[in-house]
Amino acid sequence: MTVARCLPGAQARYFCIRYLKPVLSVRPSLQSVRWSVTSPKQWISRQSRDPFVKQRAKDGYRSRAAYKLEDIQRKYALMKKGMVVLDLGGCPGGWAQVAVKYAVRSPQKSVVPPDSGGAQGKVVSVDLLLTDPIPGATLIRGDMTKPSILEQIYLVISSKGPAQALCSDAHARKAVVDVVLSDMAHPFTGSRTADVARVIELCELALSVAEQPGMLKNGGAFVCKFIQGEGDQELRALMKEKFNRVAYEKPGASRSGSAEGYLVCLGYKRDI
Ligand SMILES: C[S@@+](CC[C@H](N)C(=O)[O-])C[C@H]1O[C@@H](n2cnc3c(N)ncnc32)[C@H](O)[C@@H]1O
Repeated sequence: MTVARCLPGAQARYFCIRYLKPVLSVRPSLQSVRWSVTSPKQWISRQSRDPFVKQRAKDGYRSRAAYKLEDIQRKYALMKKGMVVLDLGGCPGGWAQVAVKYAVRSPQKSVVPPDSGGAQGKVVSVDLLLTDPIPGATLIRGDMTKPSILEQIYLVISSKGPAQALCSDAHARKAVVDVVLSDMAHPFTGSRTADVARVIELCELALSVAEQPGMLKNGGAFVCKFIQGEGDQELRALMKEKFNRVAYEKPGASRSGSAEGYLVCLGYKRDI
């Protein structure tokens, strides 16, 4: 706890979730601890040497994870002004900040081009944890496995009034989301097999959210974080059925020692 107290708000919360929760709830085997990386002391030392952590402070991003999405955005230009972006597992908010930067028009400069449909752009970010407010984003605290959270998302993204959005037949909903992002992950348990399986489950959850009526548009894009291991090829095959193009990315900010990777999926085939 002493270490956590020395850290600024969001980092302290992350530290507690990353280290204390798994320690309190699961006893990993020694072999698996080696995979689950660092001790708290090593973590602090690694953070202080990490160029992305330093850059993050300058850029005002909540997490170094923001640079992973920046990297993906640079390569694929997924987000454009006026788009609707759904960010799953958004706390402490780095990805949501990047999404706002690329998708939401700032109110001051709001001379909206005539071919854009007049859209301002929307970012909706959902997490189990409470995220501090992010200008330009709507934050929802909740569990993505709960249908009530889907309804809350739909209320925000629907351009209709809340009453209409709630009353309308869910199956008749027009898909409005341009990009679904999932960086969802649980605190590591220390068992690689279990952690790989849990993250893949979260990717499948994110895909099922994207596939709901009213969510990802035909032709839309989807990004999810996974951990390499048993089941990742099946996940990739599933994405290939649903999207025209699926690419594996290991962004520069993703630590080389970490087995995490991202699937960038383009051209959602909703109508097939
Ligand atoms: C690696 S963090 C996300 C970091 C974030 N992308 C950023 O840039 O700041 C993973 C997040 O996924 C969230 N998460 C895991 N399972 C979830 C679920 N079922 N519903 C909503 N959020 C979930 C966790 O609470 C955690 O905050």
